[in-house]
Formats: sequence, structure tokens, C-alpha cells
Amino acid sequence: MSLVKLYDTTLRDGTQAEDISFLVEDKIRIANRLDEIGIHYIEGGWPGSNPKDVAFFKDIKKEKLSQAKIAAFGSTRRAKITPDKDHNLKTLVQAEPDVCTIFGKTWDFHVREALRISNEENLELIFDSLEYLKTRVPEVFYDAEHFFDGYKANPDYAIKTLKAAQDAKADCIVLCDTNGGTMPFELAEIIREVRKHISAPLGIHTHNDSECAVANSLHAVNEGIVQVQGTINGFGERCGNANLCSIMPALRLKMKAECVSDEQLKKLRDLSRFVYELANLSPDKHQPYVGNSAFAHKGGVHVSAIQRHPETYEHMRPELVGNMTRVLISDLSGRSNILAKAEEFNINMDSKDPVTLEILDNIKEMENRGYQFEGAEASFELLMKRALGTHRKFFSVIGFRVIDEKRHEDQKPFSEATIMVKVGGKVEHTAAEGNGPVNALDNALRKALEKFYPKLKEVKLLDYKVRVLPAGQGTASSIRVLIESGDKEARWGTVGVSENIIDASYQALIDSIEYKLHRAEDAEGVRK
Ligand SMILES: CC(=O)SCCNC(=O)CCNC(=O)[C@H](O)C(C)(C)COP(=O)(O)OP(=O)(O)OC[C@H]1O[C@@H](n2cnc3c(N)ncnc32)[C@H](O)[C@@H]1OP(=O)(O)O
Ligand SMILES: CC(=O)C(=O)O
Repeated sequence: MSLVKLYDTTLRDGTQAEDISFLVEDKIRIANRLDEIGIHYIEGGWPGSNPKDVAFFKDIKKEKLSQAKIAAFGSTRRAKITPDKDHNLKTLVQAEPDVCTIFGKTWDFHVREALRISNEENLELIFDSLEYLKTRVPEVFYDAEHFFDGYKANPDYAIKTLKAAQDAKADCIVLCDTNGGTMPFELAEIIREVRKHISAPLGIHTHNDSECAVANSLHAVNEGIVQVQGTINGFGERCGNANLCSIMPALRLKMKAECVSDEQLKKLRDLSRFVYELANLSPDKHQPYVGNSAFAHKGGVHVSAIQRHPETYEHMRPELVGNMTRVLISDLSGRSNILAKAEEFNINMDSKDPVTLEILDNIKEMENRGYQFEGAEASFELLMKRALGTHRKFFSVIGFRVIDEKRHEDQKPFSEATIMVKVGGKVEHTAAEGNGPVNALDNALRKALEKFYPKLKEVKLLDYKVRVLPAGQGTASSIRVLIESGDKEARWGTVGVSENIIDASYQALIDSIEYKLHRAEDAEGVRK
């Protein structure tokens, strides 16, 4: 299959998503990463919309992009004025982009209701806006807004709007499924009809309101479209745009289209996470191709088979997009899950070893009580070490007390914890305040232990999640606490379950500290 050009609109349509906003500096950093991964066109924003987008087009000129072209977005001119008087068109030219992309109306209903002009006037708007830009910018693309809905309502008029763009010599005419309601089988048929009238290169821009944006984009490529527009992680207005993180591997690996290189594709997961990070959003773990769960195997039958051959339960090698196979531990596990995990932790185990079955039984029994090891791999590693007798006891807790009091109606509650630990032969008794009882306990525990193990100063509590189980027992329910901790080198998860939230938190905190101490000692051992 021949070259398909990728057009990214994360910095424009992506920012039309609820909760997403980028600083100019963020946009510049993302643009650099899009260039690195081989995106051909980067739509930086709408300069006629706001000063931030004007600043982007100024600042991006200072960057040394390796190949990507920068596109500025806008609309056809306003009715009743000429293009040279139109503020939007003038700012597009002043931004000095490599490409201008303007959207215009295809659907006669929109011409009537949104623009409130005649069908004929709209054709003039399209033609003379593009003609004006053609002589002032290196490349000009035309986004035919609501193309598929417009075609279904009035095919003759929809084709006339495309002809106006073609007559003005638009370099690419992009068919947009703006409301995201088009089905893949309709889309392919409509593109075939368009081809009978339009010879200009065609592009596709789809939205995900019917969960068909990626499928529609791939169908469009199958119909000979040469430019695919989308966003990283599918960010975009309403339900989002076509997700380039799914489109890129599908084009390259499944449709064998020329778009980015194999080396560039390996950066896809990193790019996805980078964009989530700058958007200040948690990555979607179930996202195809790049999500944490995309190649995570939970069922024992699956794990057993992928160890014999990964393709039994993986549609492609995860490394091709920079992802990896993961094995999850849960009450759906079999011996294969335990053995795969042991291998990951460099622990020698045999499937016939009674310890394997003991660990399996233990996990199933603990999960029955509410433990969950999928997000608590550090607790699971410690559990294995305990069963194998390789667990090392760095300290013991003799006892702790947590006080949480509110001394006056108007005052904030006050939390304090005291703890007594024993390290070797020495007993340490400390107290600490905290922002809530769990934080106070965490502070007291670290304060007591850091004296003996200074490396614990590196540990940060990154996330703390509480889940009430099972539902229906109100404040007497069991509580599961999941903690995520980290240091300069790694992040790890631990779990605790109890009817008492402090006790559940305490268990997860102890596991986190023990895990860090095991890692630190193992690293020392390697260095010796
Ligand atoms: C399908 C898409 O995603 S298109 C992109 C949508 N993105 C955005 O809207 C984000 C950026 N937008 C903005 O910053 C502002 O909307 C602006 C600066 C562009 C315009 O602001 P305003 O002048 O206040 O207009 P407003 O936001 O109310 O938009 C409606 C106007 O746009 C006009 N308009 C809409 N589509 C088009 C078009 N294709 N060509 C010409 N004018 C258009 C309407 O006729 C209306 O003009 P009127 O008020 O003179 O009748
Ligand atoms: C142009 C555009 O963003 C759309 O039609 O959805």
C-alpha cells in the first residue's frame, strides 16, 4: 500500500476536549515528539482564536523539526466580506505556517441554520477563501465539515462544495465525519461515490461518537484516501477524534501502509504517556496497543498458552509499539501465572514444586478476603519470598497508636501517631503528626526506621486508593487499601485488607517499606 500522510490535530481538536488544555510550552514539547515519531503534519491551533495559538506559531519557528510541517487551522471567510478583509484568514497568513487548513460547510442544513446564508453564497465562501490562501501559503487543505451527513441529506450540494474546493486548487480535500455518527459500511460507499466526481487528493477526519472513528479512518484508507487526521490518545471534542495511537500501528503493521518507520512506531507508547502526562490525565490502561492492559494476561489458560507461544493470545508483538507482555496475578491464576511472575522477579521455581501450589492457594484465599494483587506486585513478590523462605526481616513493629481528634467545631482535625519498632536488638519509639491518620502513621513509621535505613528517605508515597468491600455493610465493611510508592528508579504497588482502614493502610505501608529494603539490599549485593 502506498504512502499515507498522518495529520495530527491533538494541539487543536485535541484541546477541544473537556478537561484538556495545553500551555504554549506543552504544545511545543508535544510538537517535537510528534515530529520525532514521524507525523507528517502537525496542526498547532487556530491563530484567529486566541493569543496562545498565535504564540505557538511564533515559537515553533525556533524549533528544529526534522520533517513535520506545521498547519494552522481556521474557517472560510465570514459572509459579506472579502477574504482580504477577513480577520481569520489574515491571521492564518500572518502565522506563516507551512500549511493552512480551513473548514467550510458541506451540509445545506448548516448553511441555512448556522451561517444563515444561501447555498450559492457558501460555495463562494469556500472558493474564494481557498483561492486567497493558495497564493499566500505553501499548501492549503480543505476540511469539508459534516461531509457524510451533508452527503446523505443532499448529495448534489455536498459534491458541489467539494468541487468549489477543487476548483480553488486545494491540495487535499478532507472528508469530515464531524458529528461522529457515520457507520463504516456507509462511509466506504460514500467515498466511492465522491471519487466519481472529485480527482483531488482526499483525506479523512473522523470523530468517535459512535465508537467508529478508527474503523472509519482505516476504511477510508482502504478506499484510497491519502491523508488521515487524528489525535494522540483520541483526545477531541465530545467523545474524541480518531485515535492515532491505534491508527498508526494498524496502518503500518496490519495494512502494510507506508507512514512511519518501524523504529518510530516503537516510540508510540512513550508518546501516548507523554501526552497524557502533559494533559495531566491518567493513562487509560485499557487503551488498545499502548495501554498497560493491552498485553496483560490474567486468565490461567491464557498465561499458560502465551508462555508456549505469545501469539496464542496476542494479536501482535507488544514491543513493536513499545509495550510489553504482562502477567497478572489473581484468583483466576493458575500455576503458569505464578511461574511467569517468579521468572520476572528472578526467582527459580518449578511447576511441580509444592510451594507453587501453596502460593496459588494462598492467593486465591487472600483474594477471597478482598486482597487484589494486580496492582500490588510488590506485595505479591514479598508473599512469594515468604513462601520460599527468602524473605528477610528488617524490623518488627511492637505496636502503634493513632490519635485523631477534633478539639473544636471550627478547627481542623488533628492527627498524631506513635509507633514502637525493633531493629536488631534496638527499640525505637517515635511520634509524628500528619495530614490525617494514615499520613501520621506513615510519618511515624519512616521517622522510626530512617535512622537505621537512611535509604527510606528516597521513598515517596505516590498514590493511595481505598475501596470498600463488600458493598452493603456500611462503615463495618472490609476495606482494601492500595498504595503506590516510588523512588528515583522504580514504582511499586502494595495492598492491605482489614475491617479497619488504619490497619489496612498499615499493612500496605509495611509491605512498601519492606519491598524497598529488599530492593536496596539486593542492589548492594549486585554491586559487591
Ligand atoms: C468542527 C470544528 O471543530 S470547527 C472548530 C471549532 N473550534 C472552535 O470553535 C474553537 C475556536 N473558536 C473560537 O475561538 C471562536 O469561536 C472564534 C474566535 C473562531 C469565533 O468567535 P466569534 O466570532 O465570537 O463567533 P462564535 O464563536 O459565536 O462562532 C459563530 C460564528 O462563526 C461563524 N462560522 C461558523 N462556521 C463558519 C465557517 N465555516 N465559515 C465562516 N464562518 C463560520 C458563524 O456564522 C458565526 O458567525 P456570526 O456570529 O457572525 O453569525
Ligand atoms: C474540521 C473538524 O474538526 C471537524 O469537522 O470535525
